[in-house]
This record gives sequence, C-alpha cells and structure tokens, in this order.
Amino acid sequence: MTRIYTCNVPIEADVVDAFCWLQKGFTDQFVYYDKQNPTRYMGLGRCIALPSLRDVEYEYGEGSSLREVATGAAASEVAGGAGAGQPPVFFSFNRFDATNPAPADELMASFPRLRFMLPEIVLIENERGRFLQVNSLGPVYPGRVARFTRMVAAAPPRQRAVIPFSLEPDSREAWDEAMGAALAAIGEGRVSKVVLSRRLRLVAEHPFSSKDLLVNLIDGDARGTVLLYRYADVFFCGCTPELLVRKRGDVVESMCLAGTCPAGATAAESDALAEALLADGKNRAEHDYVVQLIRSVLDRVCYDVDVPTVPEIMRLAHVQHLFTPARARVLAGITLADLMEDLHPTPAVAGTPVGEAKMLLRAIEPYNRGFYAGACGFVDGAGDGEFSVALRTGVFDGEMGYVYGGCGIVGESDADAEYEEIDLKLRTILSAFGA
Ligand SMILES: C=C(O[C@H]1C=CC=C(C(=O)O)[C@@H]1O)C(=O)O
Repeated sequence: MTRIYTCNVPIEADVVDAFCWLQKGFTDQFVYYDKQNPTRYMGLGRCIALPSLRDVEYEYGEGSSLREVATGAAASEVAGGAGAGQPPVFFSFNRFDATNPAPADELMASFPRLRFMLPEIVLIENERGRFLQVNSLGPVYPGRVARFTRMVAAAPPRQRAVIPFSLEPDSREAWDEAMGAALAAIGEGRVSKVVLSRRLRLVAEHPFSSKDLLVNLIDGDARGTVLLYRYADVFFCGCTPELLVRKRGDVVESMCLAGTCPAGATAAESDALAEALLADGKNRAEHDYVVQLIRSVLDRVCYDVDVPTVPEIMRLAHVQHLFTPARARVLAGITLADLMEDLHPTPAVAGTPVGEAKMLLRAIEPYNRGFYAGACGFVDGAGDGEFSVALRTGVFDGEMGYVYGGCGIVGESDADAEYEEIDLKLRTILSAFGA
C-alpha cells in the first residue's frame, strides 16, 4: 500500500501565469488544460509514478487539516474548505500503440514508460476553484507549501512569443505509396477504414521552450484541450479537439469525432461547408465506424447509454468535424483506466476493425507514432478524470521537432484531398509557434 499525502491551498493567481513562473528547473511537466471549461491541471515535478492506482491510500485536505484517510476510488470528501475535497491528481500519457516494435524517433523514445505520474506540485482550476496542490510521500512540509504559495502569488503575467520556423516537406511519393497500400487492404476486405498519418520535421531559427508553445496554444485561436508532457529537454504538446473519456462519479462521457471539412473564411462559407459535410456519404461512413465502436464499448461496461443517431458539427479554427457526443452511467467496479483501455484506439485514429487497422499501420507507416493519437489525461484519487486523444500534436527539443496529422481512409478516399486535409489539421500545432 502506497500512502500519499496531499495539501491543497486556495490561490487567486491565474494558473497559467503561475505555471509559467514556477516551471523552470522542473524536469517533469504535465498539462491538461481544457480551453472551454475549467478542467485545468498543470503539474510540476514527479512525486511518484505508479503502475496502478488500486493499492493507494490518500490523506488529503486543505492547509494543515490533513486528517481524513481515504483509500483508492472510495476516497471520501474531507471536512474543510473547497480545497479539502480535492484529491491528488495523477497524469497519464500513453502511446498510440505501446507494443509496436518499430523504434520511435529519438525524441519520443526518450520519454520513460510510466503509467500514473503524480507531480510534486499541481496548479488546479476546476469547479471547486483554483488551488495549489502539494503532494508528498510523507506528511507535507508546511514550509514548502508556504514557499510555493508565495511564488504563485508573485507570478507576473505571461508573455507570448513568435517563433519563426520552417517545415521540411515530407515525401509526396511516400504518401501515395501509403495510400496505395491502405486502399489495397480495403479492397482485399482486410479493413473497412484505416487512419493514415504524416509526420513532418520542423526546424526553428532559435531554440524555443515548452513554455512558449504552451502559452501560444492556450492564448491562441486553437480550440480544444491543450496537452503538454515534458521530460528533461524533450516535450510533447498540442491542442486536441477529441475527448476520449470523462468520468465524474458514475457519469461517463465520450465523443465520436471523424469526418472533416475546412473551416471556411466567412460564416456563410463555413455553414455551407458544414451542411455539405453532414450530407456527404463518405464522411458519414467514416464517422459511423467510430460511433459503432464507442456505442458497443459503452453498451458492454455501462448502462443508460445515450449516443444520438445523427451527428452535429464541431467548428474549430481551421477545420470542422462531424461530432456525436456519447453519455452513459458506468457499471460499479469499472475504473477510468479500464474505460480508457477499452475505448482506445477508436476508429477515429486507427481504423475498422481496430486490431487489424493497428497491424496495418505498423506495416504502412515508416515511423512509430509515440504519443501522437495516444490517450493522454489525468485521474484523481477519487477515480474521476478524463483522457483526450492526443491529436494536433508534436514532439520538440530545442530548435527542432516533429508534427503529426492524420485522416481516415475509406474505399472512396482520394490521395490529394486527404493530403490537403492533413495540411489543414497541422495548422493547429503550427499555431503554437505564434504566427
Ligand atoms: C487523425 C486525426 O483526426 C481524426 C479526428 C477527427 C477527424 C478525422 C478525419 O476526418 O479523418 C480523424 O479521424 C488527426 O487530426 O490527426
């Protein structure tokens, strides 16, 4: 049994300003920041990494009222202020295909293979308020809490930076070959859909930091959830529109997201494109594979499953997607990690059938995706939390990095159109450079 001690202190500071001010010098950094809703967790340092959260005992509360002891998912609310009920927050960044034997690039390969990582410090903004959380394996030292509280209060406003960069073109020939292999596999009936990706190398004129990219993603026009995982000098980050699973108590939400068109330059153009997307058979078929998989998983491990039969439109800065929300109540004993493993990868990032599509991707894609399209998120000591699918992301170090984008291929897909769709999707991660 591992015992974790947690102290939460209410703060007034903006959590992003506080994170930018504190982050220097911390080898491990984690961000899960929903731009629309206050589900914002920013972690620094590593208190402990655990393979599972089943045998953990928590002692958490506000300030010095750390008396209540809670175990695993049965954690009870602790008497005191709002911060007293805030359990410790673990981050979990998982690779798209963790058992793919192909070597990842040297940047992705440098991340340790850890499951649930508890930072020493977590800056939190959620429905309870804003908090500084300090985690420890022994009773939390009050001097440490006081020092970080003072630093957070002194955080200056963050600043944006433009980072000039150039993108090295990827091989058009290689894309056509990949498309050919995907369409052949579809023609043979091995898969009905496969989600192919492209990886492009990026070089900047000057070294850039994870803080610069993070601030541009949070303050720029990208919509969705900003993710960051930094280990030593290397960091993975992006802004994804795709929620994989959210769990609060027994309420579970997921999202079917597949089918794409451009955002459009004007409101009228955007509406016309959205209407055409809703009426397009190819995109609706791509979308339906995702709906079927998510519905079948939820039917197995949940009840009161609600997945509408007609998709809506999700409007983003550069593209629009077909989107179907999913909601259910989870069966007792099923954890957020169980849900994440059952749902991931969906046909939105692998294909249909999922297992065969994953094997096909190992054969077709000349690189290992690493965290791109992986399930990345957080889970708290009460068993609640959420995971997003790490789309619109890249991995970076110093002056260089790789950015990733993909698209669903079905029998009618056209190589040129899919290539251009990925170009549009890449604009989100490229907006992290502030242009
Ligand atoms: C695989 C990606 O997008 C997925 C999510 C939304 C729409 C998609 C599509 O229309 O192909 C993809 O399934 C990506 O952005 O890299």
